Amino acid sequence: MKGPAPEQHGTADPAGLAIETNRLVKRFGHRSAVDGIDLAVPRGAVFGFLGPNGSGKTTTIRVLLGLASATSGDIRVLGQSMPAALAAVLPDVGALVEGPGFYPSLSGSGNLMRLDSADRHASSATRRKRVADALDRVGLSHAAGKKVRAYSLGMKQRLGLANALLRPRELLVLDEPTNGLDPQGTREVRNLVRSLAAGGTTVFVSSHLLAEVEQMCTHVGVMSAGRLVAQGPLDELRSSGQRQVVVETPDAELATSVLARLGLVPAAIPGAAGPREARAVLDGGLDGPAPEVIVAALVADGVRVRRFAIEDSSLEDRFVSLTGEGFDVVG
Ligand SMILES: Nc1ncnc2c1ncn2[C@@H]1O[C@H](COP(=O)(O)OP(=O)(O)OP(=O)(O)O)[C@@H](O)[C@H]1O
Repeated sequence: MKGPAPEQHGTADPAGLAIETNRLVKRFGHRSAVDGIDLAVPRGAVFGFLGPNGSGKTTTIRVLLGLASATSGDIRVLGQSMPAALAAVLPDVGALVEGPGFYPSLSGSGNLMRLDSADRHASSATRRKRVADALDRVGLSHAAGKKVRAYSLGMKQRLGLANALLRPRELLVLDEPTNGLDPQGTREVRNLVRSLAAGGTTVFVSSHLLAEVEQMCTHVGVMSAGRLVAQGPLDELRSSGQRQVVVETPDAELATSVLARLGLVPAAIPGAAGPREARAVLDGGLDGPAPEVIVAALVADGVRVRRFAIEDSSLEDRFVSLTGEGFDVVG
């Protein structure tokens, strides 16, 4: 059975898409890990692929990169049909997925030299410089000669990023790149993503952290149980939420019934309403009753109003309503 169509924000120009899927499905046995998704990632975007653990992000990424085959559906990466054009497209795509297999007994630099030499498009004359530059970009120059065995998880994650950056790329695909990083490392990855995007690289980055996506991305796609439930520019998703009437009062129950009489639906947003707060959704914003009408009705019925506000629902509220799940807001 098909679910409701995902919310689509903004207009997508197929010619300007770095990644495009059409009804992409990946099944494991009878279970659909990816259930008919239509991704549209504009060129030049930093696209946050957001969803709770197990929602199908890694599986989608593996299929996009040809690491797993799709059950059905079409994929285009950098304008070319996949997996048919895999060999032509992959040199332009840098990827960080479940860390490449590093040799623990080789240094960070030694590992990158080895990985670079496996790339037949990479000139050996400039290899040493390429490796040094990539290590520098991820802040690992100081540990270039250290054996990977002695690297922390965060350092290995950065080495994976350095590997993705060995060549200039049109598209970077990063699966949870800040996993295992401390706050400083997380900030560095964020800055790196921003600087790569400023240089014209499209970045497709998965995360289960809403705050991370908010800080680093221009666009977002929200996964929930294998479905893409919303996608578009972050700003548009942010402004598409409903507005809410917030009344702080010792008479919350009475206030709620007055609001309901005015046609405002009591908001059931987890954790949002305290015992002294009545919240109701002001659907559509402009079509609802005017604020002065609401306040007058509350006061006329004897509600002691201590604070009255009309607030935009937060992006977090928005995602909770889309996925039915909470998100980790911080790491
Ligand atoms: N090789 C596999 N065989 C069977 N089921 C799988 C396989 N890989 C993934 N799945 C299942 O597919 C679903 C989606 O998993 P996936 O790893 O893509 O989610 P995710 O959003 O990336 O979550 P996480 O951040 O935890 O990796 C999960 O239920 C998972 O158990």
